[in-house]
Amino acid sequence: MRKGQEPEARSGSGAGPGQARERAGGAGPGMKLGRAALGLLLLAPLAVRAVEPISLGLALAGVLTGYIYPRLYCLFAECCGQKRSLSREALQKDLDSKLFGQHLAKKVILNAVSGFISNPKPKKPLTLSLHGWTGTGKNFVSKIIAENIYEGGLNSDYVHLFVATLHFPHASNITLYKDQLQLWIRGNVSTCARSIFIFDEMDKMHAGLIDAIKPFLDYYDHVDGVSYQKAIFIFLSNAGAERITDVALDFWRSGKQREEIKLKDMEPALSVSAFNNKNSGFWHSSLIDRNLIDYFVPFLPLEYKHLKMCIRVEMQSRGFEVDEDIVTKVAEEMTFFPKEERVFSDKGCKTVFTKLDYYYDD
Ligand SMILES: Nc1ncnc2c1ncn2[C@@H]1O[C@H](COP(=O)(O)OP(=O)(O)OP(=O)(O)O)[C@@H](O)[C@H]1O
Repeated sequence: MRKGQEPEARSGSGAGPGQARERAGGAGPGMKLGRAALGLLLLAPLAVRAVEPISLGLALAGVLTGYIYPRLYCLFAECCGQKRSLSREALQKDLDSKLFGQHLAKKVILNAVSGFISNPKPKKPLTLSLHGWTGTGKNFVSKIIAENIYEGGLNSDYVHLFVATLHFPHASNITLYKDQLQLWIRGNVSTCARSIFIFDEMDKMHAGLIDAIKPFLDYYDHVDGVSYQKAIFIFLSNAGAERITDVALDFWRSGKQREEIKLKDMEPALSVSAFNNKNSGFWHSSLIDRNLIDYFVPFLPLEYKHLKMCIRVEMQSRGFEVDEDIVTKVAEEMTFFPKEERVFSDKGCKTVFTKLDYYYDD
């Protein structure tokens, strides 16, 4: 779903249960070489004398369109689950070169996504819950994941982004949103089993809406004839950010490297009790109680040196030489916390780009 669009089932994608089972997991019409067609192909040389040339030509043309055309088509256009370069190495390379200061997130995401994609028969859809301070890379990493699975990334027809405050703004419309969201997910997974759904601002999402997607995340082979086991659900939120920051700050204060922080150090920050407050959309949801989230991924608050890295990348992407004077000036304009120690950027890398505009406005 594109921003600004209310959730509604895309026409043609809301297949009925019977159709849906047939379509889920298929890469598009005509992708499988039917037995009859295969037989025709093998028998064609023998039959050449018996069958008149026009019929033989038509039969061969049928085989070509049913088998070769879809494959050729997917070489040039995007198909469900068909990116050519999908690999653990490519994902690792992207994460290493683009995502700064997030050693924990990198590791979990790399293992979770590449393991899931290479599993031909997952028992449930992959569910990732990304937590952390604003501007630390949660949306950015979702984009990297999407791009590694689909050529079109976030613009792919198989990747759907929902922003709680944008798409589900009115609490009074929850029943309607619920129906639309379920229809949307069902319709899209029917069309492409390897669909990706990203829910931003999960902590602002109405509890009823979170519960509406629950059946799709569970260990069911089929729900009303549709299998959701190859889909990917990514939830983004700021829930737990304070606790994650406290852990990072403790490490900093005791003079340890941030890379020494282990996942187990973050466990208390990402526990059920951490989300069990009224500021978090998860607190009344049974997603956690029912163990439907596979990975809780912590995003650490970013430091001054990470901001500089973000600024350099932005300069290069705008086609400028990196000017270290400007990099320092922009980084120093940002605000940091805690007040006395000024360790972490309070907006992460989020606003560095607009600050850069000031230096390149002509
Ligand atoms: N860790 C990072 N490494 C590299 N670039 C980053 C990182 N974090 C943020 N950025 C840059 O800042 C931009 C904004 O970050 P992003 O939207 O991913 O933040 P977020 O964590 O999703 O924030 P919010 O919680 O406010 O939604 C990204 O598009 C990216 O360019």
